Amino acid sequence: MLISLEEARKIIDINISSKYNYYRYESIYNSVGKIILEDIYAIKSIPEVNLSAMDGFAFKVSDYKKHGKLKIVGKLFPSSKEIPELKEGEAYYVATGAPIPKGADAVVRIEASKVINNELIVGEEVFEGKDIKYAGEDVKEGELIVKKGDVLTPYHLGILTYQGIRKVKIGNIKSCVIASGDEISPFNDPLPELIPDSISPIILSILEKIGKATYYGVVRDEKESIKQKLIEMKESCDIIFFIGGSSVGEKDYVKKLVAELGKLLFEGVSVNIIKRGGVGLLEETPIVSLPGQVVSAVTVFHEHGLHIISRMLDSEIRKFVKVKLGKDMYVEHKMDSTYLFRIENGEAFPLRWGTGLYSELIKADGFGYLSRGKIHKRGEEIEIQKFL
Ligand SMILES: Nc1nc2c(c(=O)[nH]1)N[C@H]1C(S)=C(S)[C@@H](COP(=O)(O)O)O[C@H]1N2
Repeated sequence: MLISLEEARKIIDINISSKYNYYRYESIYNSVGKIILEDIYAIKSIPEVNLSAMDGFAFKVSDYKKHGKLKIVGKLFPSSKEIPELKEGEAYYVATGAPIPKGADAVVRIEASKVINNELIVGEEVFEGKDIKYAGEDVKEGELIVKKGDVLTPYHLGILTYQGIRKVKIGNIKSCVIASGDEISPFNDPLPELIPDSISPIILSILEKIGKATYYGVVRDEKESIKQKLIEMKESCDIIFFIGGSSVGEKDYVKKLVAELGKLLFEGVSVNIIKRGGVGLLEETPIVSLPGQVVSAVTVFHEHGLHIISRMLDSEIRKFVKVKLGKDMYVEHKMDSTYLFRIENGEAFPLRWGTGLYSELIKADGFGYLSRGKIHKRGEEIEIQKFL
């Protein structure tokens, strides 16, 4: 029996919780590509003090206007620890990245300066603040620099290293992926005899963002073989994604077996495309039945799979955005339906509809649901779950 999406979401909320600590602290240098499970705030400002942006001379503009030339009394480099106080009539040589003397409010570049008898003559219009990088101009102490749920990128490594933050909280879920089908070969088989399993690599690579994902290969559409795999997997996996055999055909065994070996929480929802995605428990291990069609598999994975994972992690890792529909749409199907969307300038444009369109999936930013039998006008606000 298919249930409503709202009911399915409630069932997941009730049955899945963060019983265990599915997280760990890991070096930032091993965490690129992982989802960060904590908000990280700047410990110090960048820059910490006012710095020169150029090789030149630091001085006070009003002072120069008064005297017409300034005495160069010292030199400052990025390694200079002592920050001197600028006195009237004085200027300092400053290298790029050197601290600015207290009281100085501008830097003139070397190529726009003249030095005669150790006195500075400024050869261009200089205003207060010119070529100074002010303390906190880039990052302010206490500012949020990584948001819970963000994926760590190579670019975060710079700011975190600067801050002295070397460990981050990441997911530690052992997830397992298996595909079933008499027509497919494991994707990592170098000489596949059959069609390569093209869905598992997508799911595995998303799951790597929240822990370690293991591929259990392909199992034939035989009840006993699938049963043995499920028994084996529930011992070593925190969550199982079973691809294929989700529908109502003769050889679609997975949900029947979940009901036999554990508890089938729901077999599907009354929304097209994702309707065959089901969820169950094998003892405490959640199992998500993903359809064997790529768009269906990826959308079910995001809808139910990431909902379960967010509950296990006690951190919301799904990304939802509200955007305006980019064109009028009418859902002619018998049930509400899932659409892939491309987001452009804040508007969501539907892509070609279908359960298995690889070419549309690569263009999509995410997916959303539209109600059947209703004209959805351009400009209507819709919620889109973005693909991870
Ligand atoms: N008779 C029937 N066939 C069906 C469906 C259905 O609802 N009824 N669902 C389709 C959908 S939406 C999907 S995604 C695939 C799932 O295929 P699978 O069994 O390989 O997972 O089955 C398709 N075949």
